[in-house]
Amino acid sequence: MVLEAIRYKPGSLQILNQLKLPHQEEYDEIRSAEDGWHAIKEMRTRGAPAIAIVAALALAVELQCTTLSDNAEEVRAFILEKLQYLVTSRPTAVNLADASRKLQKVVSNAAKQGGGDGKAVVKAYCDAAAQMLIDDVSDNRAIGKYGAEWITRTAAEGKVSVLTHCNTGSLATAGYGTALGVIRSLHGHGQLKRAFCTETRPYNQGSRLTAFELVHDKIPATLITDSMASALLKSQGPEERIAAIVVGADRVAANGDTANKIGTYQLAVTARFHGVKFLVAAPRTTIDLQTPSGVEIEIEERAGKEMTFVKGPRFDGVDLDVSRVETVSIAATGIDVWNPAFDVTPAELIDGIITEVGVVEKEPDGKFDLTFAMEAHNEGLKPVTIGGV
Ligand SMILES: CSC[C@H]1O[C@H](OP(=O)(O)O)[C@H](O)[C@@H]1O
Repeated sequence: MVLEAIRYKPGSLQILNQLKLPHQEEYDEIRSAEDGWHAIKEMRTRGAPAIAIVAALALAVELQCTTLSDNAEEVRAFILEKLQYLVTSRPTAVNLADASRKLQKVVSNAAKQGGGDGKAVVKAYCDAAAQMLIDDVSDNRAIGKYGAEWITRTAAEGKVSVLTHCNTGSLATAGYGTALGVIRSLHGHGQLKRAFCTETRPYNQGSRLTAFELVHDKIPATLITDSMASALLKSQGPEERIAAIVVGADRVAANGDTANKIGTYQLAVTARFHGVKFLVAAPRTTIDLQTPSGVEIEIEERAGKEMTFVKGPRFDGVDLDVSRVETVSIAATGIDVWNPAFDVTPAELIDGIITEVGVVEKEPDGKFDLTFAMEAHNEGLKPVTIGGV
């Protein structure tokens, strides 16, 4: 059974409530942009591509289930207002803002060309939002292909082991995943020895979500705490060396600096120290040429209680009782907390950016040039291969 974070059909949107995973698989109904905003804010749904898709589809189901004006301009204004509201749910991942910009263009064109018919504007919006589900999965499969080819070509011969951080799989996208898509591709081609995933405190996307996906897909995998990563790289003998650390992204700035889940930066530092390749896997909807560098990326800070409390089913020493979910404190009451959801890895520590058109490597001047990849995407040119393969 394929893991589905998002279930959509015209008039109906359901999201897998990721706060209940891995022990309870419950879907929440999303009936409006407001429902979508809260689901994203509360991280019942998360992952840079997934939050863009859920936001777009939340508005689609609202439009499909609401009696709207027949006037195209009034419908366009309504959609624009809702998109601007949805973008406020989480600031760091650019995918949401990117989707909003693209959907606004679709709606404006439909309003101009649709002869003033409001229904034509709604149809154009909903068709474009639904297309995001399809495009994301095909992008992820291409990312998986290019990433796996790059790693096996640059690693020593034989099967490779890979370390990943946070969750970038089917639970963070429309399916297959980005960095986890690279792991799926390696595994599917018999090229993966073992996947290592970090716990990814404090939300535990690794222990709760990535481990869930790896077990579900029967991929050989080992969970480590975030603090074990350097010791793991140091402990690896040549025969079981980790060939690469592959992570996702929430925003790749024009110079290649990358915002991703907190803990990514220190993985890049230890990878460089231990001579392990460090790769970012992201669709081009995550690349933001309007943000010059990582300095300009807004980093979301989340509530301290998300670090000082943990939630889970009661364990009696033998079985889990998933009907009795408890929240327990794991920190001294009164302690101050710093809880940034992301950090920024400088481009100099990144060996390649895996996109759906190929792996972007650094130019001879040691810098990334992401414009070519984006131009291919924006001009609808035949997918090109950059660097890498
Ligand atoms: C393909 S998911 C990309 C990215 O999004 C995640 O953030 P969050 O779980 O807070 O939504 C994480 O940083 C992933 O690497």
